[in-house]
Amino acid sequence: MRILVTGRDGQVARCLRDLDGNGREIVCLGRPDLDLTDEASVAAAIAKVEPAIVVNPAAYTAVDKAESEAETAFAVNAQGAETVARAAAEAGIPIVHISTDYVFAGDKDGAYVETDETGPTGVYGASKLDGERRVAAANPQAVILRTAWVYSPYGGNFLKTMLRVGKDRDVLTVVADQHGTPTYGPDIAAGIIAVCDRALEEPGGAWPGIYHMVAEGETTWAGFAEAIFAASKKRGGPSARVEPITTSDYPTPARRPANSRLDSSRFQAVFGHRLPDWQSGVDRCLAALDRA
Ligand SMILES: NC(=O)C1=CN([C@@H]2O[C@H](COP(=O)(O)OP(=O)(O)OC[C@H]3O[C@@H](n4cnc5c(N)ncnc54)[C@H](OP(=O)(O)O)[C@@H]3O)[C@@H](O)[C@H]2O)C=CC1
Ligand SMILES: Cc1cn([C@H]2C[C@H](O)[C@@H](COP(=O)(O)OP(=O)(O)O[C@H]3O[C@@H](C)C(=O)[C@@H](O)[C@H]3O)O2)c(=O)[nH]c1=O
Ligand SMILES: [Mg+2]
Repeated sequence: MRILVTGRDGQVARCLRDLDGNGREIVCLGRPDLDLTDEASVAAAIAKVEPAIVVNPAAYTAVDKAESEAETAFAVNAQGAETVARAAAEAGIPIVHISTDYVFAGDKDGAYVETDETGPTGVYGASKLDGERRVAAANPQAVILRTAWVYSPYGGNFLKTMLRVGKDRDVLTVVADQHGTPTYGPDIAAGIIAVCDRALEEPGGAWPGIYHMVAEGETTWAGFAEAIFAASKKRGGPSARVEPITTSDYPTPARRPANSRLDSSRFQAVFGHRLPDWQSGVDRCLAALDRA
């Protein structure tokens, strides 16, 4: 099974690449070979690689910067995603597209299910929501996986920021009124592969659609930071005390949802796959960083 993955060095792309082998060939292509904003490059990449399925994690992910770069965010996350989905459809192959908890407003009490009303609070979320709609419209064999709070040994993410800042500071202030689920990149990659397997085993099956796919459990950014430092301290790494603050104490250009908890039951039922709990990912990520 050959899988074409968009973006070469994104967190999710790198985690997918780690799963190359065992009858799976994972080809990650990024700019300039595959540019979401260049239709010809996308079509050429699919023609060259001849994949059985395309996975699209490439995206404009700078949440705050997106507020002042809306045009670029939409060009990549909305039009760009549609371009990939359409090129896959023209080749007669499915697409697994990655989306985000930030499509929601965050004012629900419990965890969000797929049928809940969306209502992004910022440009990044709005561009990703537009992308979801365009992908579903362009390719009848599309799976849209909404995940959240991604971290991994690769690229930039909250866990790596905490370790970096924790080196020089005894106390860190972190928002404690935004709720969600940190989800470890390699677990996302494994979930994506479960979807690919199913899509290729059962063409024409009832699997297309939107799914929430996050780790088990929930916390806040402050809770995540505390878990990172507790695990890091045990391994002799950097540690800091976390002082919980409110969102209003930490002004940012983009407003984030107060609640972005996602209910993964539909994903678990349809694909027979469950992601591990979020805390276990923290330990595995620190172990992977120590090995690197
Ligand atoms: N990170 C997170 O916390 C979350 C992410 N998601 C979603 O998951 C997916 C993967 O996220 P993650 O791996 O963290 O993202 P990253 O920011 O780590 O990687 C994004 C990748 O997209 C590439 N890219 C950007 N623009 C283009 C373009 N025009 N053409 C081709 N490639 C492009 C980037 O390339 P370059 O490095 O050259 O810029 C980079 O390799 C995204 O769709 C994101 O919206 C969902 C929930 C949470
Ligand atoms: C670094 C830092 C952040 N924060 C707050 C700001 C923010 O509310 C929250 C998270 O900060 P970040 O900017 O790292 O996270 P952010 O970029 O908002 O992360 C999001 O990225 C996109 C791509 C997604 O799709 C989302 O699922 C989510 O993971 O923590 C603190 O309170 N203290 C700190 O020291
Ligand atoms: Mg950030």
